Amino acid sequence: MGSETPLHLPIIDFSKQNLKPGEPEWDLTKADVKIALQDYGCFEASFDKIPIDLRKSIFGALEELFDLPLHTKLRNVSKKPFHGYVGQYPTVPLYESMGIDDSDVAAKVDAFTKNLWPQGNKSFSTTIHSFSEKLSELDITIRRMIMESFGLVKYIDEHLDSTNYLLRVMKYKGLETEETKLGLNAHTDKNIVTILYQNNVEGLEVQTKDNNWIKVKPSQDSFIVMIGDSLHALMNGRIHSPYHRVMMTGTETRYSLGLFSIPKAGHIVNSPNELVDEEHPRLFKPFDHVEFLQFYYTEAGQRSQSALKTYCGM
Ligand SMILES: O=C(O)CCC(=O)C(=O)O
Ligand SMILES: [Fe+2]
Repeated sequence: MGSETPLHLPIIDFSKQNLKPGEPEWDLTKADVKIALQDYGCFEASFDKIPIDLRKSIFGALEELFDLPLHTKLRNVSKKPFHGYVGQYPTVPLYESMGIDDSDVAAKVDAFTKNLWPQGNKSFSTTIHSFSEKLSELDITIRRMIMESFGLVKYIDEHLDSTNYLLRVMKYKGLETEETKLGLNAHTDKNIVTILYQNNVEGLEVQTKDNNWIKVKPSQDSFIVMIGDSLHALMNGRIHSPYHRVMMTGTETRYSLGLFSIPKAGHIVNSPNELVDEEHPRLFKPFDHVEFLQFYYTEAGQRSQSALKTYCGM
């Protein structure tokens, strides 16, 4: 007791030169992705395709956004639950977040920006859009690798076309005391893949399958890749979608952002027959992601240990 090495997430390098389908580097990385996602549903990705000045300026953009008056931030509304402004919750008083739908599409980011800064804010929208566009390449690479790993090459284009991106930006206020406080409740993500990036303030924790919490310590050039419930269901349970939470300590403000790939409204998430056999019976009924999300935010959805199983488990 007491001498155990601290738990950490697998680290996978996506900065290699020859990371292209068909190259040996691709297959080696793909094998690591599969193991990490089966075991943890999560890994740390080093990815150098986002220039360092953009990685730095993204936090300036977030600070500027959250410094807007509350009545302005409340203009960030969405028909989809949890896609607009979230904050001022008594259970998570440190947490505030906003959502930018289709953040990889310049016109959509411009419209979001204009809603909050009617006079315009070009540097904000350029930063958010460039960051999202570059990070979406990592999302695509990872999803391609997952589909290939499970023999689903013929579905790759259809799968990639079935999602949109949401960029959620988060602020967690620093503390005035020495305690540790909950920043964000433990949850599983409900989407396909989430890629998180944060400033230098740690706090993210990911739960292992044997119920230990890994304190995530990403570096400036690493991103945390996490599987959501919809991909867990699409892959008939072959990859894990982990519980995670944010625990805050210290006085510094934590800024983070997540690029969420999300099934389009009306798209039915349904595991292909290739993933169903005697050893792997079908686990979930086909479902519409937006309807699942609506269920998740009902009382029954919030009460269930796994909203996914309650909603569409076989
Ligand atoms: O702030 C973070 O690092 C995690 C945020 C998160 O889990 C979420 O938005 O779903
Ligand atoms: Fe999450």
